[in-house]
Amino acid sequence: MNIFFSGSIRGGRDDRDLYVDLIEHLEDHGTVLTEHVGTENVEEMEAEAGLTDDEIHDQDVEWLQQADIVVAEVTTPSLGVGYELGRVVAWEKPVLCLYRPGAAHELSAMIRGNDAVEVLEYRDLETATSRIDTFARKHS
Ligand SMILES: O=c1[nH]c(=O)n([C@H]2C[C@H](O)[C@@H](COP(=O)(O)O)O2)cc1CO
Repeated sequence: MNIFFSGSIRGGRDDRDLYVDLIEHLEDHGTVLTEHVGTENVEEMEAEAGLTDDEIHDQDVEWLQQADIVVAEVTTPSLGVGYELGRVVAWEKPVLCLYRPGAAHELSAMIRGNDAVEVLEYRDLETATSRIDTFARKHS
């Protein structure tokens, strides 16, 4: 199963360590196409590889098209994550969004109010990984 993990990059990297834990867990269920979302200095690495914003966008959309499921950590708001979610919802792919209540930003109504998106509000990693297991099994 191909899994697209979505998390903030230019929106802010405060949750990067958590992304690493979630990606590691998702790897038990299939191939994570976007491991780089957890990589420290991801933007420097992309720049060193000579990737332009156009190439980053096109590669990302290609991975989204290949994905069987999408899991997004949405606590740190990100334009890119919102864009990715809008596109996959239009393609009717299964989407799980993970949000930690009490964060600096309230979750957008465009996510919480979207019937095509499963939203888990969670406080600890165990709760998130357990829901990922249920979600991945349901769509495998
Ligand atoms: O360098 C990048 N590489 C990349 O893969 N992305 C994708 C993956 C993430 O799920 C999402 C993050 O968007 P943003 O950078 O607007 O926070 O966009 C985004 C960027 C930078 O915008």
